[in-house]
Amino acid sequence: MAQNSEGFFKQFHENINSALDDVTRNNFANLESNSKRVSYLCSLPLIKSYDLLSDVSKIEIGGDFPVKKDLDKARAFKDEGNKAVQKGDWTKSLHLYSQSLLFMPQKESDELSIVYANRSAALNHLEQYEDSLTDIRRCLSLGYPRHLRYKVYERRARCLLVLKRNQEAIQAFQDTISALDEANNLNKEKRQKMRTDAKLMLEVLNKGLVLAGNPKDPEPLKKTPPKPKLPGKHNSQYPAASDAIQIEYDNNKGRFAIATRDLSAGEVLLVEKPHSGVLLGEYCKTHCHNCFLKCPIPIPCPKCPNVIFCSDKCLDAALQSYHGYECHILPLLWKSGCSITCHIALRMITQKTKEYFTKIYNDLENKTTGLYKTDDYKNIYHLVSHEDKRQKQDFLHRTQMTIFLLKLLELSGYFESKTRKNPIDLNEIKTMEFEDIHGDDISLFGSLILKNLQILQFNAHEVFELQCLKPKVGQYVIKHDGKSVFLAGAVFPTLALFNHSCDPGVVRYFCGPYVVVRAVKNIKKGEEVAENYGPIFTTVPKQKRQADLKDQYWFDCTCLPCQQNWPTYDEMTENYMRFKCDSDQPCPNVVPVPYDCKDFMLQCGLCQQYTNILKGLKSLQVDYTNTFIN
Ligand SMILES: C[S@@+](CC[C@H](N)C(=O)[O-])C[C@H]1O[C@@H](n2cnc3c(N)ncnc32)[C@H](O)[C@@H]1O
Repeated sequence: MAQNSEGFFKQFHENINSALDDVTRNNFANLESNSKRVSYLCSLPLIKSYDLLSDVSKIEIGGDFPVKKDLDKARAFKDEGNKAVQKGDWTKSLHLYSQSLLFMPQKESDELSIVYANRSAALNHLEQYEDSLTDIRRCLSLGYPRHLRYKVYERRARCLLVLKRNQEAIQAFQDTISALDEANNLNKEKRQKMRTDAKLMLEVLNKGLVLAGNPKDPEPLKKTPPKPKLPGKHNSQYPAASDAIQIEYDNNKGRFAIATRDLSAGEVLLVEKPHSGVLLGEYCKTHCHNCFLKCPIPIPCPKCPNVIFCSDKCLDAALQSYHGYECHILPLLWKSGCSITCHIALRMITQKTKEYFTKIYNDLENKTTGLYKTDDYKNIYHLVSHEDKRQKQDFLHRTQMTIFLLKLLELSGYFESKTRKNPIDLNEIKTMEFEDIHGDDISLFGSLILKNLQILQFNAHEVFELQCLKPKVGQYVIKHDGKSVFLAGAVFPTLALFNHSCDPGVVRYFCGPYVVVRAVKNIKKGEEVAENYGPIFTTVPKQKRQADLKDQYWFDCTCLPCQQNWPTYDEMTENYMRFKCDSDQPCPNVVPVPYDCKDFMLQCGLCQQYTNILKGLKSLQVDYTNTFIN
């Protein structure tokens, strides 16, 4: 989750680093709390007078990330959409109308309503009736012109007919007939014909006659996966996890998960929503900003032209929390080149109010003893941050990031608890100095952001989308082609309690924003349930795994493959088989057995107990009765 070297944050960082003298560095190194680190750096004249504007001005704000809505662009997309309609290309028109909606200023409600109406027609032709109805509802709520309303009422009626919602269709045909009275753009004959058609439909519907044809069942454009469910009982303290999991603590390894009963491969062990999650900038025009699902029928943010949502529910959730503040600072944040981790550190703040943090701040050091809830910031605050092991240079770098994020927070209106109405004017940026009235906020929110940055280093997960092309049928083979695409970064508070193993017991995947964790092998009661932080023993040699884990997560891995130096797939010879030692006392050994071995009871070289290899061989035998699938 690296920082982008092209942004202006790098310049800020380099300039400050080269200007700091040894005395200031030493003073900084002696500071013992996050709030003191932030306050000290902010108080330096060097920071206060830092010419941020000149760094920002070097970067073209706009381009991929424009700062405001653009009526000309919106109209151009709408016109292109209309041309696509004339050519009968409804898929293209859907896309172009969606682009038009993204750029259309909210105050142009008439034009906005017309584009929604046009998109509802495209959706109707593409047999997306529910979505067409939703766009009709939006266009009417925006004040679609009265003389045109007969069109959308009639479209609504037809959609409802296909969906077999006849009572609602009756109402919609009645509305069509009333609206035709105001359709002064239609000539008399056309108006009369539409009225007659609608009346005919009403007669049929009132007689309760079933219209020919079945409800259509087209391929939906919007594929919303069902919310994943955790089967069985939930853990009474960690409700995102199954009761088959318990969290233990050890001085060397910190907290980690164990099995409270024998687990079978495939069992779902955890389903969790992120405490905070952030979509990468490059997916903000194709995926929902709130739940990360792909959006073929997007709902744009009413204020900025940069983000879209899959539903009103996601739009409202985002606007009522983080996006209200982030909306106008996003172009600056993206262009700064900050990593996704910086954005999550900021999101952890913007998603809750200033009052929330002010209230809980003094109690943060006390751990929550009750239910471990995903949305409780206190649980995040107590995740591993290895503050005691950090070098002063590390603190210095992260404190500089913090100051930049604080500046964004100030610009967003967060400290006044007021979301800003307008895009940021470059002249507002000036220097890194904060307004006097924000003095207390700087130390409080600065310490939280600095803490968040440290926590995220060890606890954030990448969120992937599995992109699968349709399977291809070849000669006697069905070829599946898929790839995982890195879409977002997120922190899952319960998953973050699982330690690493190079031979993990679980695998994780994502359904929208939810992470799902499943066992990938049978795990005995009392054994650790470990996940994997990246390097797996089958492909990465021990030395590299150990070095990477030490470098990134600051621990020495002592998992079995590391202890016993298990071979990677490439290093495995084909001269002997391997059997897990079957001793009564748990033994970590893997017994090597040559293929031509005639014995079936073999003595383990580690615990000296005997293992019956016939059991293992039997479980590998193929049962040919099940080979043929109907
Ligand atoms: C995501 S946290 C895991 C939960 C953590 N143990 C806790 O107490 O909250 C990652 C940190 O856990 C520790 N850790 C993870 N796997 C480990 C392992 N196999 N052995 C020792 N420490 C481990 C390291 O300190 C690492 O930075």
